[in-house]
Amino acid sequence: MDVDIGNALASVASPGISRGALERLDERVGQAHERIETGRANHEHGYAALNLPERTDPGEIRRAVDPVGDAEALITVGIGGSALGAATIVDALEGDTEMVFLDNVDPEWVTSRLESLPLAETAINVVSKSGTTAETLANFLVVREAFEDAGVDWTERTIVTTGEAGPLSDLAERHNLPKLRVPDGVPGRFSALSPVGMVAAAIAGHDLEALLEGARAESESLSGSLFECPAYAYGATAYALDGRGAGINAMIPYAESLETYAEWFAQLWAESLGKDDLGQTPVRALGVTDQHSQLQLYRAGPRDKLVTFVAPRERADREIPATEVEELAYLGDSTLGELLEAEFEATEASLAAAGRPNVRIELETVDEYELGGLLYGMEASCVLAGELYSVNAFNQPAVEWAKKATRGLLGGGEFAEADAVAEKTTLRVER
Ligand SMILES: O=P(O)(O)OC[C@H]1O[C@](O)(CO)[C@@H](O)[C@@H]1O
Repeated sequence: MDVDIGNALASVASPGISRGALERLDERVGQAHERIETGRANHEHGYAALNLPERTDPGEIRRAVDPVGDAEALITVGIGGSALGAATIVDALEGDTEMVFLDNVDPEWVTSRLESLPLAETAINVVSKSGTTAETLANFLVVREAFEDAGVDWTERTIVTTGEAGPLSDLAERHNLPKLRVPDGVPGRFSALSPVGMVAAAIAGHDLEALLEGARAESESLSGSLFECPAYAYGATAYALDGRGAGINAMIPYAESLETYAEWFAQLWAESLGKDDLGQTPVRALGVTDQHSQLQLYRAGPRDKLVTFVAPRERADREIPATEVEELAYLGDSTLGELLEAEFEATEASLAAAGRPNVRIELETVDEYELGGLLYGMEASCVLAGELYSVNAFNQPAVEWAKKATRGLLGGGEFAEADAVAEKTTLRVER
């Protein structure tokens, strides 16, 4: 990926960062890079994620999915990083396998998705690093029952991706299911380039080697200076803009195929950096669509946002037919791609003209190689930002309170958190 931070400079935007401040920050980037490289060399928790291009074995993944390689559809049962990486990859790339991601426990939605599938031709990929995530286990039990009710042997169509031990690992052992490991030291939101994110891609027939090659190329660009490393340029700029008031980061890919990527980025950025009252709030958006829903706020609202554009330089295109409508005649001589590109550049310039900071991330196109580089590059950006914030980017302790409360509410044990739910302060306003 290439990064252009010009529109985040103080000469363009407020908040913005001066070239001098960037150069001073670059010293900290160099120190952070050394810490990151040490963590990678020692396969330390979290930093190990940046070694996935070398650790992930595409052959192992293809062997595991071989029994269901002809599936017409795949249900991935997982949540958070155990679903979003895989969803990002398969949504970004053209494939003819119907993909369903059960990453919520909305009963009507789960039922409608299951009823829409030919279960006898459907594979199941149940993914959980811990193996104990309530939503994933609940949905798996529902999916298994649906297969049994349909007379389909779920054990012949299920792949398990989980940590070394736990209920899912036991299930795989008990039923002799293909089992892939969530690599040690890799938090879920950093696991897209591991079996966690690549089983669905394998079943869809995508080029796993190209994904990893693109990630590898990005890893080779990691250096001790933000001026030589696109990933660090992005992570350092986002961090610096947050420190100057841009506490919100709107991620706006100008490609429908990257809409899920923005959702993946939101978890990566929020769950990694949202600690100790710090962190930049990610907003998921989509270009051109959200020019007609959010741009007003980004251009004329509070000066508390960085806008991040992601744009491929090349894309398939389609002519716009000529029209007899005079005021629209100019459209008839162009293509949808030219319209999209013009709108992207116009929106980018519109924000700059209003002094609103924005950064452009460019891909050559949206294919496996470029996608692997984008995923890896944003992970490396996030690791660097975590070093600059001086937070632990690799844990998520704040999510445990609600998990305990939920378990208590469902009779899964005695938890003070569940008691606190009952003590909610209320001021109801009713019709
Ligand atoms: O893969 P697991 O262990 O099911 O966790 C799923 C998701 O839940 C979290 O642990 C947060 O609750 C995320 O960090 C993770 O991606």
